[in-house]
Amino acid sequence: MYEYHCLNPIAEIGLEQFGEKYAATENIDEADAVLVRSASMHDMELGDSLKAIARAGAGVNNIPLDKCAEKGIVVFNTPGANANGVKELVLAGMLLSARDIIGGINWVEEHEEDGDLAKITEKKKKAFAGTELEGKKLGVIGLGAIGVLVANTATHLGMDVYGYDPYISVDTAWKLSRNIHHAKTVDELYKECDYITIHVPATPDTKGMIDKGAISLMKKNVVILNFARDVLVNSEDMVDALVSGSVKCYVTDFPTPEIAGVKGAIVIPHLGASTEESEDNCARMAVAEVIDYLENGNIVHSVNYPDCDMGPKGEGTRITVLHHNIPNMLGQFTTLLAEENLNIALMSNKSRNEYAYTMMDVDANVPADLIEKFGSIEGVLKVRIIQ
Ligand SMILES: NC(=O)C1=CN([C@@H]2O[C@H](COP(=O)(O)OP(=O)(O)OC[C@H]3O[C@@H](n4cnc5c(N)ncnc54)[C@H](O)[C@@H]3O)[C@@H](O)[C@H]2O)C=CC1
Ligand SMILES: O=C(O)C(=O)COP(=O)(O)O
Repeated sequence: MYEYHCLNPIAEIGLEQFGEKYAATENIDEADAVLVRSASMHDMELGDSLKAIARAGAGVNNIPLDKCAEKGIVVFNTPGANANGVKELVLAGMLLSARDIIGGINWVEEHEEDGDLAKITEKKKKAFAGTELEGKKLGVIGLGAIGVLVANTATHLGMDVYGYDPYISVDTAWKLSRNIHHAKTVDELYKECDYITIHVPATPDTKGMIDKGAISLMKKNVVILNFARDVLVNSEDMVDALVSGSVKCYVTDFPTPEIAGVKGAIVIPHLGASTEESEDNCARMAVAEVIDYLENGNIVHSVNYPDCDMGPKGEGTRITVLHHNIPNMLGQFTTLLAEENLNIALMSNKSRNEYAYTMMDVDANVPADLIEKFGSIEGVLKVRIIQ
């Protein structure tokens, strides 16, 4: 029996995939797996029974990835599963910034009792007039699952789209419309575009990337959209830019006390992935990843360990070892199995930066003390025997 704990509500359609071998627990210390959305795990104690954390979503800046790797806890996310939900809200954000739809709706609400509403509307409406998206230049920073959808869709609205992503994956590059201009530097995109939207992860490299220096290169009256993370934008510099009018509008999915209520800021309460479809997609993918890891030892879509997939576990025993990526680990593993007279039927070893993962199928039952013997090898972080 495996136990899982949900730190945020996870869509039922995903949880239903856990069959009879699984039970939900309220006690995170007992859990084999944790499912999470945006709850911060940085200050949490992580119990010894915890083997996997699945982020039902994309961003993993709420999870201490290195601490987890060091404790032999594999962290997964669900790439692309909520990308369409975010793309649609980005489009809404662009439209809200182009026309004063919010101001107009608020005005109607304030005058709902006025018997002359229809008549005064026609006098007042010029106060809420705007511009169109067609023909405007859009810059997309980060062409991953979300960025590529935003960029391609914007071309269908008649926008002239510039994309910047020095680390673009081959898969994503194949999906990108040929109509998108390749910005070779981010400065080029800053100088050209009327709308700029950011779709990069929050990392030490991207933190504060939109600051007064970046804004000074942009066109006056630029619209900036941030559906990625608050920390990517220096809020003090953004408030100054909105007050001075150098940025016309800042649309963000991340409310903070600094930005909420500032004129020109459209602040949404982190709704990018909050659609039925995205929540279902993320939950299904996250639970499938956890099941495959717990039952077969396969790692697919990890963000702190290498992916490694030997397919479903067969009749024999599968031994899995999370370890440091250092010399002579495989030599020690195979020697240990040879000493136990165990024959390796199938084996895979993958590494990612400082960490590595080895899976070995042996066609026999293994002695009870094998876990301790593997565990005593220096550099080994977690061993599992899946019978
Ligand atoms: N508002 C919301 O509800 C949601 C927000 N997000 C945020 O959006 C981010 C992006 O999500 P996805 O597109 O699904 O992730 P992704 O991993 O598919 O794409 C990220 C892209 O950013 C690129 N990149 C990394 N550093 C860069 C840099 N310095 N300059 C330019 N490009 C860079 C990568 O090469 C990659 O192509 C997530 O990390 C998360 O923080 C994601 C989903 C929902
Ligand atoms: O997937 C992401 O990175 C998101 O920001 C979505 O967060 P949420 O699952 O809506 O709390």
